[in-house]
Amino acid sequence: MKIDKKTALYFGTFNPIHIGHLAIANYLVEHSDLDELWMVVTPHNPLKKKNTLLDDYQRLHMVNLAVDDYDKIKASNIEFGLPQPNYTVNTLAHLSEKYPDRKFVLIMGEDNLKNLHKWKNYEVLLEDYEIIVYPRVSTGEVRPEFQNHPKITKIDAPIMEISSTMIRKGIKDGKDLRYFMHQEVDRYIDEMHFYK
Ligand SMILES: Nc1ncnc2c1ncn2[C@@H]1O[C@H](COP(=O)(O)OP(=O)(O)OP(=O)(O)O)[C@@H](O)[C@H]1O
Ligand SMILES: O=C(O)c1ccc[n+]([C@@H]2O[C@H](COP(=O)([O-])O)[C@@H](O)[C@H]2O)c1
Repeated sequence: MKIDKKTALYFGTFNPIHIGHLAIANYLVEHSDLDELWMVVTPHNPLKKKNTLLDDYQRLHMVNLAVDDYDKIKASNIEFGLPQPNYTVNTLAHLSEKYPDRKFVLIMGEDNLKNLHKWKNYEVLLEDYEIIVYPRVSTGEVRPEFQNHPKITKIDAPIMEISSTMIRKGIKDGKDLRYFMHQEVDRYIDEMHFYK
């Protein structure tokens, strides 16, 4: 079978999705040979506690609101039906089986690359998949084994230091942070009284 659709997977908790995520996704699809980019909403990151998390479907809905009018970027709920916590290596195996006509590549910020040695079967993941890494301000070092790795490509992309944590805290403190999110996402959060 001909594999013709290069599809980047941008995994995240997206609690909520913000313009930092969107700018990276936008930059990548416009500055590479990617056919599509999927924003994969993760129910439960194995390295994070689940207690402060908004419902999976609400996070997915907000990603959908944000990318609705941009053809090349899509929201994915593929991890909703998989065992939790969600190990990326398992999700990738599932996706490759389900979509044999696509070539999947992984996108991650440099902060995640610094922790990649803690991920389940990361060696297997690196054998089978390419990772595109974009710069992010963070503490710690990239391990020597991941520097100049043939499967890891670093790309230049603008750095916007915004986090979902900062948005959740700001909303709780009664701040108006409308320009940090897609307009529809900001409206929905307001309407639903999320993060108050
Ligand atoms: N401002 C940003 N610029 C680029 N990448 C980002 C930005 N914020 C988050 N990311 C990346 O997007 C992916 C999903 O991030 P996540 O949903 O955890 O957002 P977050 O803002 O870091 O959330 P939180 O503050 O709740 O930990 C991760 O790979 C993360 O490194
Ligand atoms: O597979 C793992 O062991 C693993 C360990 C830590 C994080 N991840 C994934 O990395 C993605 C980014 O998570 P987050 O919370 O930073 O948005 C999310 O999909 C997690 O499930 C995956």
